[in-house]
Amino acid sequence: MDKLIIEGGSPISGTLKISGAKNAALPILAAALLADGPVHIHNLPHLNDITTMITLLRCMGCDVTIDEKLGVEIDPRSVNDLTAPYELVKTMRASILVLGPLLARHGVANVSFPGGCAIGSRPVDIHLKGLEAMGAEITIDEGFIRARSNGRLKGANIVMEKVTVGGTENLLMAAVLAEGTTVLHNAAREPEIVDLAEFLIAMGAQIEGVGTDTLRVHGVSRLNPCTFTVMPDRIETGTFLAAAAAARGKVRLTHTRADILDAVLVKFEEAGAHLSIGDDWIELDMKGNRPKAVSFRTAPYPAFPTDMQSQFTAMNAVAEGKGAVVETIFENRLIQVHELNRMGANILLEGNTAIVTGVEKLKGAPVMASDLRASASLVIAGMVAEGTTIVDRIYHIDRGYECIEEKLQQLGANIRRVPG
Ligand SMILES: CC(=O)N[C@H]1[C@@H](OP(=O)(O)OP(=O)(O)OC[C@H]2O[C@@H](n3ccc(=O)[nH]c3=O)[C@H](O)[C@@H]2O)O[C@H](CO)[C@@H](O)[C@@H]1O
Ligand SMILES: C=C(OP(=O)(O)O)C(=O)O
Repeated sequence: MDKLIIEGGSPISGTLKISGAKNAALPILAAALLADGPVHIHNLPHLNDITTMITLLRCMGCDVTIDEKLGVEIDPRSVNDLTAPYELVKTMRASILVLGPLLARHGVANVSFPGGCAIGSRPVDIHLKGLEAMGAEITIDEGFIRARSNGRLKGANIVMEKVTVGGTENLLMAAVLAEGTTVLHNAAREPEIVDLAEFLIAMGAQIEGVGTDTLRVHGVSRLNPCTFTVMPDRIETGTFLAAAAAARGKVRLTHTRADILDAVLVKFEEAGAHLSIGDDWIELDMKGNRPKAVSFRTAPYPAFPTDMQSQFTAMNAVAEGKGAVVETIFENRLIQVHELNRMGANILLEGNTAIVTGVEKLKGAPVMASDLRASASLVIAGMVAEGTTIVDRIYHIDRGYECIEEKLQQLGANIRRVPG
């Protein structure tokens, strides 16, 4: 297993290009299953999760061609196996996103039941209830979700009892080919859902209320080929901003957007960062100052994203003062706190709250990555710690960050990957 070795304390400054968003690209790849011909998708990030989704589409029979710039052409007309096997679903929970498209387009889907993972139990009951409301018959058998529809799915009025990103995406993808109108109430409003909706609309879907918590979908009988460019990754953007803030450095991120990071940028300003913003770039400058600890609570968009919680917890660990971090989305997502404390952080865990009292210096240590964003927080901690940090199990980080060590080297970090 590869490891990352980080010598802390290097000054951080420079410019980086942000990649396409993993969490937009994954549902968009799944939605390609709905088309009646080849779709072209650009700006895919070079990530293990994207490779897994493409493998899954190929296993089902899609004809997939990848060009060297990571544009992809997917022709779903040759799909002949309506199954998402355990071997792929266990490495990437987003595989559940093929359920809605397969059912809507082929009337059948067999998707391995995604288990819990390090960040929490992550049930899919809301996805299944919504599909049942649209007329699907669903059974759980030998670890598989087996879904069938007698003819086209039927439009329905669906109230999702919790705000769920994946649930909203699955039901939206099912609704676009259903007969009649579907209304999704209490829908998630994450920018990645807007990107998915825009992709579906580019294929001919009829969706009203995009970007709001009520999506009204008028089903159509077929969706056309199209070309689409995936939005920039707001979480990768936030992660590099957090790394620069923790390191008292300066960074300019290009090919990104500030308008989808409002709640996060407000917290950087509260931490003492000087921000400059352009059409497709963000610059953060700490002017050499130590960040101030910030308090926040994770919640669905447009509030502070759970996917940025770990990175801010790492920044708080070396900040001036005390910050309270409340994680409301996933029950185990403060798991990295124990590893940060092993590096000399002063973080007290009380249920879903971490009380972080900033320390002047962390100390390098061997640490274990437990999930994607937790890994990013350990890398940030390693960059500002005294001495050497070795981050193990970095396959988690490769799920969601494109060449993270190369990008951080560009900013001056002393970080390298060693094969395990
Ligand atoms: C690939 C992708 O886009 N992943 C993102 C997506 O995950 P994902 O779509 O899995 O997360 P959800 O928004 O569905 O989960 C939100 C909450 O709802 C609960 N829930 C969800 C579905 C369900 O049927 N029943 C239920 O109880 C979950 O346990 C969790 O507590 O949104 C999360 C919340 O912003 C992000 O952290 C993930 O990065
Ligand atoms: C939790 C994440 O991803 P996933 O839902 O794919 O596990 C994430 O992107 O932070």
